Amino acid sequence: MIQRIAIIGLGTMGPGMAARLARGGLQVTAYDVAPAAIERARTMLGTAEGVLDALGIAAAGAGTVRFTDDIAEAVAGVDLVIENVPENIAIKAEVYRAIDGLIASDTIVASDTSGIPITQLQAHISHPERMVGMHWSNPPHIIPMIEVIGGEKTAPQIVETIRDLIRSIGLLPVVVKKDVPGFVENRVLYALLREAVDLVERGVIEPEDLDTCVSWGIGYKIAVVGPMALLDMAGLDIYKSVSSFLNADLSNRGDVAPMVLEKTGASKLGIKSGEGMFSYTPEQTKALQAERARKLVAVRRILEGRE
Ligand SMILES: NC(=O)c1ccc[n+]([C@@H]2O[C@H](COP(=O)([O-])OP(=O)(O)OC[C@H]3O[C@@H](n4cnc5c(N)ncnc54)[C@H](O)[C@@H]3O)[C@@H](O)[C@H]2O)c1
Ligand SMILES: Cc1ncc(C=O)c(C(=O)O)c1O
Repeated sequence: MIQRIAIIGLGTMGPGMAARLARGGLQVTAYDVAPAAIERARTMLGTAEGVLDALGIAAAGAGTVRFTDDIAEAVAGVDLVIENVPENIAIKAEVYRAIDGLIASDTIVASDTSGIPITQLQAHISHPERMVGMHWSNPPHIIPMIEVIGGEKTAPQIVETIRDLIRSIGLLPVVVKKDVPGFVENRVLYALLREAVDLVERGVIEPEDLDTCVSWGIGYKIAVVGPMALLDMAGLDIYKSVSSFLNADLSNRGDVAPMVLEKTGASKLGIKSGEGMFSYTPEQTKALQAERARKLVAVRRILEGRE
């Protein structure tokens, strides 16, 4: 049974994950290579705990989060390590090498990778049968769905253990049956994002209007009626007719869009740098994050039938 968990990497995702796991009664140690990230994570943890309170998620037992700047201390005696460092195989492999001699051979090692196949990652760890994908969605303390992915060498029992852990703390595991790049959530999201970026880049629509169209036309609906159910709601005959002429016209670019390369090349990364598709002052960012958390909490409570 999993009781003690180490989170390695405390950037965008780590603090919210730590807060949610602790709320589920688990003992969490949290480590980052950057001292500034640990300090930021302490504040983010408090914010995430406030959101969990607003969601009405009661503490299941005496879960804790302990921060440390010592990786050996972070992973000592844990049942599960969740690797949560940047989406780069070399950086992830360095973490696996660093923990390999510090953990027992049956300690489960999960990666929160957004889409690097687990089969590729498990080439960098001894005992690859205990490595598994555990892909959370951002913000991780609010979104309940977590994908679980086994690689070629993952023992089926490990996939089941992680699925059961997620379920046991009241979250929603989805087991992905094949280790395809991007798994399922990001394959669907990136198909949408590729088309959205293309439409803005070609001047078909302004960025603000694209968001209004997708959020109110598709997003609002899709939270209640998933894509497979939507096909039935629209009618498969309609889908057949529209897709017969539209599919061939959709973006099928295999590289990164020039607009994205231009912005990232100019360090316009979005909220984290103050500018991306839109601009953000620090005050606006704070207000926006609070507003988004409030709305996501309200929507989730309704979707769960709690209001
Ligand atoms: N951002 C998202 O929306 C999102 C959602 C789901 C999954 N993910 C995935 O989760 C992982 C982390 O993403 P993120 O957005 O939190 O990244 P991030 O860049 O915000 O944070 C990564 C953290 O890892 C730390 N780090 C780097 N090297 C390290 C090392 N050797 N040891 C310990 N810490 C180290 C960095 O200091 C940083 O604080 C990635 O694989 C990403 O693809 C991201
Ligand atoms: C753009 C983008 N890319 C990856 C992920 C998750 O892996 C997310 C998300 O969780 O929201 C995302 O928005």
